[in-house]
Amino acid sequence: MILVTGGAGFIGSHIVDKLIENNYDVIILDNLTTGNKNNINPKAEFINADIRDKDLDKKINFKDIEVVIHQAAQINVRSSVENPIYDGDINVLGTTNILEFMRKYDINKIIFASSVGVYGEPNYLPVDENHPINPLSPYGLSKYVGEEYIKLYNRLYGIEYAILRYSNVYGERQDPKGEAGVISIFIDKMLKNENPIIFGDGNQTRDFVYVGDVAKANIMALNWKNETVNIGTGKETSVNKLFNIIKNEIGFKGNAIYDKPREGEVYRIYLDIKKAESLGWEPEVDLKEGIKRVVNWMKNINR
Ligand SMILES: O=c1ccn([C@@H]2O[C@H](COP(=O)(O)OP(=O)(O)O[C@H]3O[C@H](CO)[C@H](O)[C@H](O)[C@H]3O)[C@@H](O)[C@H]2O)c(=O)[nH]1
Repeated sequence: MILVTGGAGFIGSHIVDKLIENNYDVIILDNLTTGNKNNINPKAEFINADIRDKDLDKKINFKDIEVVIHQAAQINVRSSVENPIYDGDINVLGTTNILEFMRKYDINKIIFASSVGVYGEPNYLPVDENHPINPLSPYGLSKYVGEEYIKLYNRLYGIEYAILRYSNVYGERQDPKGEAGVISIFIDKMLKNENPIIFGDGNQTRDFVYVGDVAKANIMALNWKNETVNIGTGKETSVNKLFNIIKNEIGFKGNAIYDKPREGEVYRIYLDIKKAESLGWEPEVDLKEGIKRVVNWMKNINR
């Protein structure tokens, strides 16, 4: 039995679907603050509770669980700056709470959703796993502290881990309002025939990885032992280029509106994914194909 925290969320729900496809038994733990009931795979058991809940073992039968895939988190970078205590409460103490139940009930493996946000402004590109850790937000720091708690529990209690540092994940079910993913925001705007806003000159770059590929990495990580691994594409895409790809896919006739650059964000970043490749994982869905899928999905849900 696998416990997926955040299994009703954007990334977590795709992981649950893939686990079920591969015949695993799944329990979802989600408090539906940002997760969505509609994302819940009906073949999974669903527990509506918070990862900070000290009585979780009254709600979940931890004795049945072999692996925890920990995706539940406060995921908004900008709100972590506004409210670092809330961010730390969920991302640090929530993670520690889950680890405590793992210790208590002898659960031997955790797969953890970490983030490109731990690195901060790159010293070199592409960023590999040995790059210095210099987060620029409480979110980046809380993800890193989560990683370190997991490594501590490995040293103290032998709990095995796979830490996956995701780059910018996009795909179906990413909420254009809630989760601040530029791809879903641009698609949503263009489908409404509104002009997307580009912050700064649009030459800033990111590494956009498709959610299905991220889900696949989590399934493969069931066999990775004590590894910290970048999950991205190793490709750098500017916001301007992204705008044009989406514009062509939708046939949008308007232009972008250029606004002030967003403060406190990195300019260029993309990940070195050699380590993931050496472990047998590689991204399969390229940006154009992934965008096509999100456009189709958004056309069907909203309008
Ligand atoms: O309307 C928008 C939204 C974003 N951007 C730009 O697009 C780039 C990407 O922005 P996102 O908000 O999509 O993502 P971030 O790079 O800020 O990344 C953060 O948000 C991501 C959400 O997909 C992940 O959580 C990731 O871990 C976290 O660092 C940035 O340069 C941003 O300025 C725009 O130009 N216009």
